[in-house]
Amino acid sequence: MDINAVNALSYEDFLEIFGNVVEKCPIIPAAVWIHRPFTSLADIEAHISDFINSLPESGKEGILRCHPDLAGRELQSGALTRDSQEEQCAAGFTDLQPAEVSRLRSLNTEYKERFGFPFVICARLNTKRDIMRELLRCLGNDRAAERERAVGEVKKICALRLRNLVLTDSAHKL
Ligand SMILES: NC(=O)N[C@H]1NC(=O)NC1=O
Repeated sequence: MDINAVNALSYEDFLEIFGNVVEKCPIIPAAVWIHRPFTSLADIEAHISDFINSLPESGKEGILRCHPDLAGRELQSGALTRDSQEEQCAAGFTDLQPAEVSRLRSLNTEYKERFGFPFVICARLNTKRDIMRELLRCLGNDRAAERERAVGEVKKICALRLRNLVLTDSAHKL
């Protein structure tokens, strides 16, 4: 799909295709629709980033809360979105030892109790070992720093999902 094909999509098709570029937040692609015609993939990313930046802290934290836990119960029960399932699989979370699952779950719980939102990191850009290390390090952050770090990760996840949707059929498009 090239940028002209993206711009030619109906609103409904655009939302159907791009609705989960930010996990379970279709309001975000719905909001950036107004900025068509997009000039490039980077242009779509920039509009999404601007929209997220314009939200109050409660909105940013709301986006974080839409993300499933890494190695959480939804992974075990097969209830993740397809994007999330593939990302968690790529980071090695479908292959954990029982002791690793319980360690990660207890750290996730501690993190959520401390910050009020789940730990979010771009799983495709990290190994499970990196993620465990980062989770431990982030537990020492304050809430504002953590919110900003995690929002940065949401944008990385979004950029990779967009690329995956738009560039899959040709490395030369866009
Ligand atoms: N909690 C969390 O980071 N979840 C995610 N990260 C990612 O790359 N995909 C997710 O679902």
